[in-house]
Amino acid sequence: MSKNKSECIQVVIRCRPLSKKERENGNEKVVQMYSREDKGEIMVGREGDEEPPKQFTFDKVFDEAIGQEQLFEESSRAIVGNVLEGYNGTIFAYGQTGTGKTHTMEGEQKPKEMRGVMSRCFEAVFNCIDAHKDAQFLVRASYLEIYKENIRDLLSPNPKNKLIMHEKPDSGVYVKDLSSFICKNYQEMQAVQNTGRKNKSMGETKMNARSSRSHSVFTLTLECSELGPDGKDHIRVGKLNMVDLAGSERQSKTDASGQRLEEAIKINLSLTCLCQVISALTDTKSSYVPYRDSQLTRLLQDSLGGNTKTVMIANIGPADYNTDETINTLRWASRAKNIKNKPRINEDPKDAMLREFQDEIHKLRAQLEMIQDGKDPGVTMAALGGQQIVEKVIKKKDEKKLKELEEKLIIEKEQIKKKADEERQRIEQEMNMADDEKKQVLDKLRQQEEEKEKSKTKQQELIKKLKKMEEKVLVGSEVMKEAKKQEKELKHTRKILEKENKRRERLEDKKQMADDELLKFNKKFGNLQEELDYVTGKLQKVWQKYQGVQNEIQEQQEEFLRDRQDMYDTIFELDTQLKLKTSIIENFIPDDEVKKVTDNSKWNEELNDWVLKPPKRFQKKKGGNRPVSAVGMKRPTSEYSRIAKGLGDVNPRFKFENILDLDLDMPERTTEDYQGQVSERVSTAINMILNQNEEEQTASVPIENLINFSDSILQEKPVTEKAARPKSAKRLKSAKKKASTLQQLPDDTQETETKASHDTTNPEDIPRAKGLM
Ligand SMILES: Nc1ncnc2c1ncn2[C@@H]1O[C@H](COP(=O)(O)OP(=O)(O)OP(=O)(O)O)[C@@H](O)[C@H]1O
Repeated sequence: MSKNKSECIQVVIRCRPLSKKERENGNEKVVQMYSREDKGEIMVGREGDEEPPKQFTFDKVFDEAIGQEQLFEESSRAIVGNVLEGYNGTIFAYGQTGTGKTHTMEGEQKPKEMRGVMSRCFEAVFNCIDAHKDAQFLVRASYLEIYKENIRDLLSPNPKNKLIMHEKPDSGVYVKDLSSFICKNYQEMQAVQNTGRKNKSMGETKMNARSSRSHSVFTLTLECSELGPDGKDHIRVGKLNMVDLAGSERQSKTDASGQRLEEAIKINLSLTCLCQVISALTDTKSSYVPYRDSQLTRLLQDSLGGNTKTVMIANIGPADYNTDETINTLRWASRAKNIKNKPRINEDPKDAMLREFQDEIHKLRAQLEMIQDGKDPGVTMAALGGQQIVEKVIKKKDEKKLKELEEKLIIEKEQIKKKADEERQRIEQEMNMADDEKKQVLDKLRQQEEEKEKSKTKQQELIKKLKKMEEKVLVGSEVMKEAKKQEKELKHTRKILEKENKRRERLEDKKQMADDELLKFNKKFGNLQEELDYVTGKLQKVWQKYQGVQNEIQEQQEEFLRDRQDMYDTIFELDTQLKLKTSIIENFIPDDEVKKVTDNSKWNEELNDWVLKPPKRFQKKKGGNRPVSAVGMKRPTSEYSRIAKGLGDVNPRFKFENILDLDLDMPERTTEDYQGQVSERVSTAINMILNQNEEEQTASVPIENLINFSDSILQEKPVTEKAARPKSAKRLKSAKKKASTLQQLPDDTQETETKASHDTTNPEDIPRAKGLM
């Protein structure tokens, strides 16, 4: 296959069974699936309905009967092989909330049959590694989530910290400081996934008791080093992204509020961006793809229209009350089928970690050999030019040899100790030696013994390090290779057999149909009238099809209107929040402070947020003038001590003192007490906010209550504060007066009054409520 041939992303559909709740509610199934030859068809709609059912065709469709294993085999197994070849691969689950995305991607650990795509990919990767005898592998794992447009590291001790996405021209998008763990086997990788899963943002909604509130991405990086036809080692790096997207949800169905609503807004916005990217990629007229509009699309940039082999698993529910959402998911999935990627093998990348590991292992082996030969590894390595000596030593992992070496070292260490003990005993028993001489000889002996032991310990440490590094680099075994080969052949034969059976069944069906048709034909065309009926019937069918298409167009328009309404709701929600914040800023934060913050703020693309420019460093205030000494004095001294000394007082406290005049670094004041009249606008804003709060608890509260409420707040303040702010009583009086005036006005006049005060455009007319709060 050509390396850069473009190919469409593969789209498969999975429909879950009716849930217990749906069955209890009496919901009906509206989804039918048919697998035909190499395609799968889906019909959505009920038989008795006026409108004909909607029909879609995909690469593969799976109904509720499909198990986790078969789904993996038929949708994702192939991509593991591709990743091993050095391609990047992405498997992502997309669909409405509660349709089984997490069930598909993660599943359950027990029983084994319930394991999801992710665990099965891990298993497949390590099995493939086992079957590759002549290659070396390094496997790493990382796990992140995008929660409310913030990237979080699910494997970090602080998973709530925000991470930043960057882009490199050669390797594309990457997340800075994302942790990654080297895994030696399936169990280790599964443990990494379990750790991340515990940190994922989950929550209960009306549609799903354990709903993912974030998009999560598990990345498995597989580096493989193999001897190429040129006789040199080549490294391939494949990355497999396993993505569990958060589900789209309609506010009207989930009844979400507060935190859940905020999450839902962000989820829907990022999924809308995903749909826009799909739209742009499949629209031949579109020249711009809005990847940068959301963190999700930025992260999936390579998987959608990039250099990755991608599988999209679209999850749907079968119940009638979700028909609109099901059709919507199928429409986007159907469009995604036309996205073209150009997968390519990542060969010999500069930043391959496996290369670093191999070099380090070679160096350690060389050092070990040199120590054994009695050479100083540092000197010899440098003299021979490092890498050259590394190339000379055994390249292959040889566990047996290392074990022998370890055992030999233990014995040698014991021998050194034994020999030294014997020698020590001999010297101590020596009669012809003076005590001092004995001591000297014993010290020398101890020194020699320590040096020898040190050298052996160093070798032991080297072996330990070497073993640790070699353990991380994986190599397959011959036995496994054979077993895998046989298993593969068996599977292949089974598949061919199944295909043959299916083909035979299809041929028999076709023959039966042709016979039936012939019979019908002979019957129908008995006379001309029957022929006319036949043609009319055909015409009616065409007419029905035409009407079906018309209905489809109408429904698409309705869907579009619904989506638009949803967007309006979202905009309204955001607008309301913005108005509240603007009102708070306008009424309670001084103009110059707002200006200062505005002037110093700038939009940070990486953080997707506003950040303040770093403040200019305060000019260090110069210290006060250094006090000078009086004429004839060595140092500055106080008047009193001068007189005391003059009178002959020898008290040490009248010695010269170190007097320094240091100004205290007092904080600058940024607030001021409000001196003027309270404006209508301020009192109206207070009343409005208090009114809003009260309205949430009771239907309506008389304005006197609000005034009493504000009275009580003021009375609760400490006396000292009251004394410091004599104007507050006056302000309150004015607010009371305003409120009572408003109360006397009819309802619509009040509204106009409030609006008028809001519409005031002359800033001079709006005294700020500085120091009010
Ligand atoms: N194919 C299936 N067979 C049996 N049960 C399923 C299947 N798919 C989903 N379920 C069940 O449906 C429920 C919702 O599934 P899941 O949490 O995976 O949905 P989701 O699409 O990830 O939802 P969200 O987007 O809210 O995270 C779970 O209880 C799950 O066990």
